[in-house]
Amino acid sequence: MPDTASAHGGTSGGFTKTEGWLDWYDGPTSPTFRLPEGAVDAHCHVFGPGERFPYAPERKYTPCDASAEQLFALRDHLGFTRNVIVQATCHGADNRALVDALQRSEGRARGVATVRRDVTDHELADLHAAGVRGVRFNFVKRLVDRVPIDSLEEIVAKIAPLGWHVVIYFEAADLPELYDFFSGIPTDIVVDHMGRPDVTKDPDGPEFGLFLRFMRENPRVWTKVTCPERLSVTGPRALDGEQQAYVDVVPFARRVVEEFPDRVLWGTDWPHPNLTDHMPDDGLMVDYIPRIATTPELQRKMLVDNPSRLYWA
Ligand SMILES: O=C(O)c1cc(C(=O)O)oc(=O)c1
Repeated sequence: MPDTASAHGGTSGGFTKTEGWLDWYDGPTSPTFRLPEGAVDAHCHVFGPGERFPYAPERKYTPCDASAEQLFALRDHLGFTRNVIVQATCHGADNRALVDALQRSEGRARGVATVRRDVTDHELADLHAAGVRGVRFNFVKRLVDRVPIDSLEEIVAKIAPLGWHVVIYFEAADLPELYDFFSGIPTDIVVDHMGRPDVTKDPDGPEFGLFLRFMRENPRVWTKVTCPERLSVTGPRALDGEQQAYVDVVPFARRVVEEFPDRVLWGTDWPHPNLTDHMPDDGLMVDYIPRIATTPELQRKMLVDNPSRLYWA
């Protein structure tokens, strides 16, 4: 177990958690759903610990520490074999915590980094050696200041020769404005959390329809069917043994899994940054999987084959 400075709930290194911060769920249940052999948690993060890996000055929130050891303990408890660790915005473009986690994983984790336009080929080569296979572009206004498109294009030109992909995080309402830029990216693209649909709207309506069209028109676009705990309005929450959690998100995710079975990924989103109303039991999050990927074949593609192709090929 980690030392006390980085134990659950604390923020070490002299940092103070954002007011109202919810810590990740301690002692998750064992999932009822048995993950297939080789399953990948393809969206999760590490935070700090702040005393070793200080949070970035430009961050919009200060989380509780969530170390690599704690992530790997969760991986083993839930029955995953591997992780894809995504650089969280609280670390800005300082990828040291991510790289440290990748190096401790013994080849069982890959990473998605954040880089700036002035990143050098040498730095990119080091990140690649550590296990990074993509960069993340974030368009969610509460998380980052907007980076100009020409900077992002410069970054794409630098990472494309490495065979990396671009992870994009945006809100559904912003897709019309970003559609052409995204469609012009020449690498694979992975969309976080299905482009954050407003799940009070109709999954057959124009807003989600635009996202589905984006995937249909761009065969190199993949998506994570993740974060029902963020998208859900009605719940019920993945707590207290609830096996029917987040019913309002299920039709959206199922739709995507069934139309694009070879381009979907799933992850826990541990340690669930910025949730304000509840913190889910990660064991019950795993029990959500068979409700959106309803056959063993769909489950194997989403959890094993697809992430293996994108991150371990
Ligand atoms: O990098 C992050 O800070 C971050 C935040 C959120 C969110 O607050 O929605 O979600 C993520 O997947 C990652």
